[in-house]
Amino acid sequence: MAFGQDGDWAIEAQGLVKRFDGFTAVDGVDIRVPRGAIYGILGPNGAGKTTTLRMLLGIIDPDSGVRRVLGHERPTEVARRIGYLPEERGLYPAMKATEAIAFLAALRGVPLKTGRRRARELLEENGLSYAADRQIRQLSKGMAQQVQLLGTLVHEPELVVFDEPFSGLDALNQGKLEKMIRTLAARGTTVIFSTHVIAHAERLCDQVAIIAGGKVPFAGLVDEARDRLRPQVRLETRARDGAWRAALPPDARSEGAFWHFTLPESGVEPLLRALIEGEAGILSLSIERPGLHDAFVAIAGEAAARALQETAQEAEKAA
Ligand SMILES: Nc1ncnc2c1ncn2[C@@H]1O[C@H](COP(=O)(O)OP(=O)(O)OP(=O)(O)O)[C@@H](O)[C@H]1O
Repeated sequence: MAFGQDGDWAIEAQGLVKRFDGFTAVDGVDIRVPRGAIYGILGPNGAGKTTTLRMLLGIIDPDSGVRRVLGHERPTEVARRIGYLPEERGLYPAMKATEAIAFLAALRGVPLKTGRRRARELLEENGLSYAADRQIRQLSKGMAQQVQLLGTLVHEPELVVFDEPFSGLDALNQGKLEKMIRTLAARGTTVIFSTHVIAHAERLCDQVAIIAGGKVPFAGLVDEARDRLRPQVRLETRARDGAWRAALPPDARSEGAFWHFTLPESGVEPLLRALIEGEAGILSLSIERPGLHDAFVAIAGEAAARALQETAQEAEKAA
């Protein structure tokens, strides 16, 4: 399909490149985000996530490539229909939470009175009423971040862009945010967020773009990424040896009474038949579909997977 020919994309980007002083931070990124989807940009520190999001929002322009956001080639024209949580958090410390949200609404064209009313509603809906009249400086970091997050939703945007929304939140509030993202998508809002945590992308996203070193080696359905790897079999047998051993593929490795191997292309039924007929004495057998982590390793490589893990460890230490 040619660029810009389908109206059903909230975001379409092709060949985005961004260089800083000769260093290529984003190196030809293609992304298509369907309307109403939850879309994750998954990659380690320095992979190019923030730079990509900033280009999509029109905060910076790409050196080359094109993007179309909510049908517009100049994303700033549709800024009022977009909510954005930047990586750098921050609200005016002296402002009360309600005012801070109403202020963000005003920046998106919502009258202050309406913004204040919506701010109170949002705070109440999210169990934060008690923060309404407190100054931002009186709130914890995590709480202030939640207030800022509500500020990105107050003008009821069609598209929300969250840069690392989970970092800085404790487990409880991460869970609340996951729920909020699902609710937004269920109402038809498109959500795109960056993360270095595979579990968040795996649990939440319909589609992901895997990004490493400024390139996107995979963009598409989470299931499609996982289906790139074959299921793994874990087999426990009573018999130590016998005719059944011929049913195991060459990559099978043993560990005590267990065998681990990749499910052969022919599928599970011929395998089971051969094991039974060959008198393996099956004690247990499980077939596991690879997760997004294994898919990430296969797609982006061991080095990128290690970088992702290091990013997560650094973030944990900083929290
Ligand atoms: N304004 C800038 N000037 C120079 N280099 C930049 C600038 N912005 C980003 N970079 C560099 O581009 C690369 C990609 O950065 P980017 O912030 O997009 O990565 P990221 O995946 O969002 O990671 P992080 O979570 O660390 O921000 C990094 O090497 C970064 O140092």
